[in-house]
Amino acid sequence: MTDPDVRHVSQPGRVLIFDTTLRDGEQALSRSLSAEQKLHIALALENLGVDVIEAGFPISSDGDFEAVRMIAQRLKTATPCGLARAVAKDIDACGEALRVADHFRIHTFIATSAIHTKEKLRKSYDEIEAMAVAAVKHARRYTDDVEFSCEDAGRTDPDQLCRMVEAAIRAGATTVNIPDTVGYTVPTEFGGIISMLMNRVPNIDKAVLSVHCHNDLGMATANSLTAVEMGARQIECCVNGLGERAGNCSLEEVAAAIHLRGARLGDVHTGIKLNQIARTSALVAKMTNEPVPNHKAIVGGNAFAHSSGIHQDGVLKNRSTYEILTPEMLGFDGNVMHMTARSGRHMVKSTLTALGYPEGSYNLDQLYAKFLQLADRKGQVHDYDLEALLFSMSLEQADDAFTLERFSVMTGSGEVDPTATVVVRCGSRTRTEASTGNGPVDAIYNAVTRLTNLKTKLLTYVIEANGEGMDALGRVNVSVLYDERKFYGSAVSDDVLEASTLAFLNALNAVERHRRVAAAKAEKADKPNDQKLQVDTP
Ligand SMILES: CC(=O)SCCNC(=O)CCNC(=O)[C@H](O)C(C)(C)COP(=O)(O)OP(=O)(O)OC[C@H]1O[C@@H](n2cnc3c(N)ncnc32)[C@H](O)[C@@H]1OP(=O)(O)O
Ligand SMILES: CC(C)C(=O)C(=O)O
Repeated sequence: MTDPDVRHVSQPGRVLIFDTTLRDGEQALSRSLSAEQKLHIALALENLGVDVIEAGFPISSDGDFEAVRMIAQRLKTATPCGLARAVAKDIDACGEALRVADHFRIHTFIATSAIHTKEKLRKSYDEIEAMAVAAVKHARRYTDDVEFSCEDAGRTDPDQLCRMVEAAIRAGATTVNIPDTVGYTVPTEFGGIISMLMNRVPNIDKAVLSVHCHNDLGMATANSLTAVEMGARQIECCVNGLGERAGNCSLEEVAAAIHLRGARLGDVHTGIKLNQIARTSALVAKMTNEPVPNHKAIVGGNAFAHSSGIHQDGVLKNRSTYEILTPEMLGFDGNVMHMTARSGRHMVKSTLTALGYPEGSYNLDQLYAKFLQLADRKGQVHDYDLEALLFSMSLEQADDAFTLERFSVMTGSGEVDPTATVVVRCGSRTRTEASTGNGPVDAIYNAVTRLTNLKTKLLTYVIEANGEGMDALGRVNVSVLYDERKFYGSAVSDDVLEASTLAFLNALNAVERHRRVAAAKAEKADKPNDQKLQVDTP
């Protein structure tokens, strides 16, 4: 094992990433993870380049003990770690679970703030200090890699904090962690605590100084980075910012910030492989059943999306105008451009160029006027909608290709095969089809596919509640693949099966419009003398 003195001194710019998704992140979930799920995530974290993986709290249950043991057994490059109160039996459980690894860390902690010591632990400060020292010494019997945390350090009296940190290091702690447990501090204040410890604790050079910030005031990342500027060399964080209450400092945010602004933060770097961030974030979101908020920095669906005309124009001319990092660097496919009524001519023109319609082959001003009308009506315009406009199509007409008249579904548990009957108006005719499926939605979609005769591949089906309780509306968004292109549909209804049917029909109407455009295109190819594509004048 690397001597902590050497680790601290010989790599002054290296910030260790201590991931606590499986401990602090997991303890905040509404349902805990299985040992297998934890192992899956731990292996992804190791692949991401995390230095220390806090795998769980072994004393808390047999299941968590087993999860920590399994993870300790499988990790090769990352250091496995377990959490323990400053109590011998917790530390013994940690040692027992982790001893299968060649090298492991025991993380023990006790609260040091007045509110926690008096009201929660109900002990004097001297008693707390004695427990901390005993715990660190006990943990050192199992491993020479011991971390000690002063819980609620952010609200701890500075003199007492210095005293505790000095005592823990003297007792053998090789990492001392300063948590802002309730996300109370602001960056200058938290940075001040770190610089005070660096200046006042005489043996501080014998340990790695770590931080663990919560996001109650939305400052976890800012506080952690300020701490690094002041000399902290380990950040504790969680993927997607999971963690108690408003979460912990988010791993992807600090990793990206240090990658981009490491020079500004004191020439620092981490060992995180940035291009693994997208897949790790998606895996954690799936396993924890905690979807990533759309506007979440770095990994949110909108983090690399541009919707307004001025931004889109800038990005089309040079991405760096509005992108400080590229989504590709983080392992995402690329940026996203949403076409809305806030988009401008440059966006419309560029979409058409990508679709194979060179500038000059259509009247941009006329098309743009039509585009705005459509965008005001629909909210979002897709590339296939734009193509339909170009071919002078009336979108109302195209939207009406298939209209739901009614449907019924028979479903149940056990031997019952879900069966749906769907009636759809197609122009002047009404068609009826029945089909079975793996579930009621599958049965409906099979029937709809038969009666529209459009064979698509369902790519995504997302259902969510709009509102609360029994009055909630079901919103369904689907995307389908047809002719190697993606088409989108969405619908809202107080009946989730109706919303599902309408969303699918909405996507199929877009497919049908695309088919008509393709036919118009073919006709156009037969008449090469027509130079410009016509757009209906408004
Ligand atoms: C800031 C953080 O995130 S800390 C980590 C929080 N994570 C968790 O709590 C998840 C795992 N926890 C558990 O499984 C359980 O709470 C256990 C096994 C640790 C303890 O369970 P129980 O013995 O039933 O106690 P319970 O959780 O109700 O109360 C906590 C006890 O630990 C004491 N305690 C809390 N922190 C510490 C500490 N760092 N060192 C020593 N004792 C502590 C409390 O004062 C309380 O003691 P008391 O029973 O004498 O009043
Ligand atoms: C145990 C410590 C590090 C903790 O989770 C906190 O203080 O938030």
